[in-house]
Amino acid sequence: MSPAPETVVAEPVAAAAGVVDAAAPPSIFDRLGGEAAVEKAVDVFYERIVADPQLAPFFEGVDMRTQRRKQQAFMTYAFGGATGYTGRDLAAAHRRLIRDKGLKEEHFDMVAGHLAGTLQLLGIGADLVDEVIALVATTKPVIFERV
Ligand code: HEM
Repeated sequence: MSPAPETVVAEPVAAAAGVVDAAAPPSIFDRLGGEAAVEKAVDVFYERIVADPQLAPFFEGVDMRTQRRKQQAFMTYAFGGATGYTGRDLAAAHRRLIRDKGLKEEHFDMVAGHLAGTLQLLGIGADLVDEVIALVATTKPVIFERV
């Protein structure tokens, strides 16, 4: 059976219009399910973090609505769903927490664990969860200024 005509036509047309690159593999952002899926993941992720007694103190006094919005913007960018990021750089954003609140690499690992748990809970496959966590791990030396 031949494929549906729109499958044949849509991709090259969109590529020619500069909308998508038909040769580019889908981004992590797309494979997670796009904007709605990332928004849901960020919501569940922070519910878990503020419910964790070892992590909650870092978020005292932080407006979590704003924080969710910033994290969504960052992850959308990091996962290949947007070309730009206008938030604070990650080292600057966490410097005060390291200096005054004792933020350590073990807390980073706990946060990454909550992200993995969140994605599993939302039905993301193990390979994609691993890919996300490997990408997030690249922010660790940036946050702790080991680069
Ligand atoms: C896993 C990697 C992490 C990423 C990708 C990340 C990302 C971000 C982003 C994008 C911001 C907002 C920056 C801005 O203001 O524009 C932020 C702020 C913040 N992060 Fe992280 N973060 C990570 C790890 C952590 C960890 C381990 C903690 C603490 C346990 C933490 C606690 C916070 C807090 C409290 C703020 C708000 C700081 C403030 O408003 O002064 N983050 N983070």
